[in-house]
Amino acid sequence: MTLLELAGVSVRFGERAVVDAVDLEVAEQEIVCVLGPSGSGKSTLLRVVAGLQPVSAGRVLLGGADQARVPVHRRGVGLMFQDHQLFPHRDVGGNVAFGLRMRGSAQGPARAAYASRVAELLELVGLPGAQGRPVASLSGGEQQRVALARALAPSPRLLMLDEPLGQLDRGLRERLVVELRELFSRLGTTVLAVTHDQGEAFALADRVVVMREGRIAQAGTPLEVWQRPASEFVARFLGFENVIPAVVAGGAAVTAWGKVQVPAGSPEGEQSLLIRPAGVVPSAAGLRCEVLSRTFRGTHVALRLRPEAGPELEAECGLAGAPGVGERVAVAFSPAEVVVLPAA
Ligand SMILES: Nc1ncnc2c1ncn2[C@@H]1O[C@H](COP(=O)(O)OP(=O)(O)OP(=O)(O)O)[C@@H](O)[C@H]1O
Repeated sequence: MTLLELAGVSVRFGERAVVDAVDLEVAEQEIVCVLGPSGSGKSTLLRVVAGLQPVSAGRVLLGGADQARVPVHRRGVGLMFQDHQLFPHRDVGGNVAFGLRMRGSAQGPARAAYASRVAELLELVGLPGAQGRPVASLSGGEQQRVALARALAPSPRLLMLDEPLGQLDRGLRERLVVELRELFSRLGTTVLAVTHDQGEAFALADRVVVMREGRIAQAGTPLEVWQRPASEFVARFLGFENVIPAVVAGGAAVTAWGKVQVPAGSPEGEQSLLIRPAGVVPSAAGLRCEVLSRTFRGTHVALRLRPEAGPELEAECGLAGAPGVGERVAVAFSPAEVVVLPAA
């Protein structure tokens, strides 16, 4: 069942369309992460769904109902922003209870019911018993958890996160992302999140949406987008650098790096070619290169190569036996790691 539908949504500031005719559906209990460079319109899209930003064109539907005349507090969406905006003068419990009161019902549950719900929410986000702690005494990760508890408090039908882990250090982010995913799937929460961090998006999402200049450049499961970027833009955004113009015919591409086998069924003619670093493999009879740099990456060694022809190449190899800077190697390309992209 579709929970959220954006149909032809545009937002213009003056002449400029910051969100440009976006169509997007989010199913019940789905986690969708919107990714894209700074200024691509991600936050604006979120603000549109929340009702904080009027649209210039198009419609926003929640549970099938047009939201045009529905104010922010009646949309039933929860919001958690980058700078988690906790109230510094309230304790943890007070911050979470604020989320409950935001539900907007004056005859809401009695204080006792609030207290037990606050306790339950803090338990849920891994801060049991923290009600009385001053906000100022919390670490960044703990503050993030309180902000999450506050956003979850009114049981929103859609939870929206804007750079939810933006300010935390990497180790903590990686841990929290796993916890969040687990929590959302346990609660059955539908999530629309925005991040510029692809690692975070890929770890959290059922589906990622890559934006470019207000439009959707690609939408798909993390695996689909990773394996088959739809364009050079998406490939480069994901951090792939081995992209080169190519002419494809009869199962092979002619490039400045030489002839490269492409996967069966690839489109022919003038295209761009992506070769993932894992597909650049040693081969005595291959393209001769000089090793320009060698970077230890934990699970592998990343190499930067200067080939005898064509632009520099990124390669990956195992920790043992990685060539050193200045050494000469010869490489070939494995077709499984080659993707034919539309010409730039
Ligand atoms: N109220 C506004 N008036 C004019 N321009 C705006 C307004 N709000 C946003 N913009 C512009 O719209 C563009 C998209 O902004 P948005 O915040 O949606 O991008 P983003 O993808 O979330 O970027 P970031 O990752 O940096 O947060 C930016 O160029 C921004 O300057």
